[in-house]
Amino acid sequence: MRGIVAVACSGGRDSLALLHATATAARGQGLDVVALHIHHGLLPEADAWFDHVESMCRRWAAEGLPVRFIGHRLTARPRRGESVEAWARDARYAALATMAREAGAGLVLLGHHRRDQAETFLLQALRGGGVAGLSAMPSRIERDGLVWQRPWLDVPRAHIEQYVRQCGLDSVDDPSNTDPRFARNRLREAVWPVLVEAFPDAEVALAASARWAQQAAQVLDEVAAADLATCAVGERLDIAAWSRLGEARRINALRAWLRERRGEPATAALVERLRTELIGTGPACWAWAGGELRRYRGRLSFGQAVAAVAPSREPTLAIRRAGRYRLPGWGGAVHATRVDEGGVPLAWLAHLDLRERQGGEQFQAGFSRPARSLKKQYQAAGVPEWDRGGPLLFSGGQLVFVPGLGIDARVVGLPGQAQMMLAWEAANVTEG
Ligand SMILES: Nc1ncnc2c1ncn2[C@@H]1O[C@H](COP(=O)(O)OP(=O)(O)OP(=O)(O)O)[C@@H](O)[C@H]1O
Repeated sequence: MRGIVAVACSGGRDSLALLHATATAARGQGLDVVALHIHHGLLPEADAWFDHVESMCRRWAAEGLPVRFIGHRLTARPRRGESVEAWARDARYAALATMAREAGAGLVLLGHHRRDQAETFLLQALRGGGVAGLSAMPSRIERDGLVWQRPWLDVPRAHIEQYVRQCGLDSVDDPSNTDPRFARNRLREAVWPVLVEAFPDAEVALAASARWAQQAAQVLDEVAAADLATCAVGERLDIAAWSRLGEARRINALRAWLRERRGEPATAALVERLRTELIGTGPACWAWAGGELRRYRGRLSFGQAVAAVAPSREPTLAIRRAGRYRLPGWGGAVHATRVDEGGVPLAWLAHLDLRERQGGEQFQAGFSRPARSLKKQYQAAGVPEWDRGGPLLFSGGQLVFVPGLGIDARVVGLPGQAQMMLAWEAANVTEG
């Protein structure tokens, strides 16, 4: 089977040139090229761009180049208040990934060049970006099971213009590329010409700075990984161990820990708040990313906000066999596992009432121990307020199971009886 390379082609000068150059090089190497084009459905010109890229591919294929067109029209729209640019980028990459996979391509090429890289560096600096932002665009990354490459990231824009002229390529012009509402366009139109006049090597120098930043970012990641190996406990952060790091490493490790929790960077404002507030005693909470960061007993964890639990709570549950019983209304699931002892006899589990804590419930933690109020039991077991979510399981009026505490000793089965161990698992809560 022939290898397949995908080129993401907007129809603009750079990506059309890249598509042509890739198809030309592929001819001699027994490779096939697919041109992936996304119609964002945002501008009236988009129909013409779609047709243009398609007809170029058809023409080149007729001339013997191993290229074929795959187009996709986005039907979704950005939400009210959402940045159109950010929405278009995310939707485009998601669609490109699906199209590449369906076409059997493991490699997707993008048409960014050295000036794009220099601009990105400058824009990041003007936003006060950190080392990760100043790294601008990587020349190669692996994501969604694909390799994304920018083969022209070190190529000067002027070389691409020359290639386009030499090959007589006819590209499309996107009018939004000059819209001054976008920072990149203001930089291109108003700043760049003046900048290169005063600093003719600006493109080379800024792209080189981006490369330095990439190396620095990698070192910071490695240092953070080494530091987290000493102060992360499962999904939690040990605050005492963390506080022993020097200040810069502490902030760097915290950023990396937060990024791991959500897969996206935390804001500078949150990092600054935690820097000053995290070291301390007693429970504390910080709202973040639709959830909560919680300090409890010297550890920091991240989980779903208690108030975010859905309101329609399931009133009953029947457990007849081992498995995971989802209770979305309670924001989690009950796990039932077959055990030989220490579990709840099956007879208790066939008709369970699910109730919220009312106050006054008594729980017995062990055979020879007295039943005590849930509040006292929670305190004794060190279960923080936010881990006390989930339903109390009653059977025939008797408390059977309490999330965070376990099975009430009064219902524990005799060895040999058919019985289940129960556990409560809160949705989206990361626990160590
Ligand atoms: N509509 C699209 N369909 C497919 N790929 C796209 C599309 N828009 C952008 N890309 C890919 O992302 C790269 C960068 O996009 P960007 O918007 O910066 O460039 P452009 O203005 O579309 O023009 P050019 O094709 O000249 O790079 C493009 O080179 C191309 O590889």
